[in-house]
Amino acid sequence: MFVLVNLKTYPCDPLEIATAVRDVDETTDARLAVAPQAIHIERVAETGVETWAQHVDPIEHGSNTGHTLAESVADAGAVGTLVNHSERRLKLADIDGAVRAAERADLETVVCANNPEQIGAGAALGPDAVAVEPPELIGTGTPVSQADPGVVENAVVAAENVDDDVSVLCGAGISTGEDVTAADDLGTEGVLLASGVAKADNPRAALDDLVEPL
Ligand SMILES: O=C(CO)COP(=O)(O)O
Repeated sequence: MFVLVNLKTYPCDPLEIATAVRDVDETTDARLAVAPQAIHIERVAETGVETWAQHVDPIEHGSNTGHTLAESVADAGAVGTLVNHSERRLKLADIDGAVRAAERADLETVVCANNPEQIGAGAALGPDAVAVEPPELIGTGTPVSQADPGVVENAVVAAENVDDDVSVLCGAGISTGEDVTAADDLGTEGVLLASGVAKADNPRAALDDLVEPL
């Protein structure tokens, strides 16, 4: 299972969490990675943890102001990027452009979507993975795998129907090893989570718990 920890703009210490993710990764067969804010990517990547961006823009080098360029994110040490997170939504053409920009920079891609219908559309753009995250469950601590298992199962089917090379992750409310196991049982290849680690009093203990059954 892939466990991707999105730090959003939570007031956490990105280096403390990066170090914990790196250390826990060494204790498990699961693959762990962290997605800090763009400004923290370089320092986080220097810890040796697998580092992702939270977003890249559908642009190239040139006359763009205030954008995040895929090549710069890769130069800073990221190996992948989220695209179209529910808190950073893009138009369809821009999701396509961001996936193409990430490919150009050799970044792995996870296209996020709210529901199975959008998962099918996201998978059609040829990312490495898609992630289904019902927005109403994000940050609630109620795991999507428990509150709405059907949405996860339908997302797996929707992606398979379009392109079975595209992996499916799920997210929203995931915070325990039990939630990760439930996501695995529903046919996903990983989880995308944030508050369960970024807001934890002890992020290392939260990460240990997440991978404990894997
Ligand atoms: O948006 C998410 C991960 O990208 C999910 O957030 P929570 O894990 O805080 O529900």
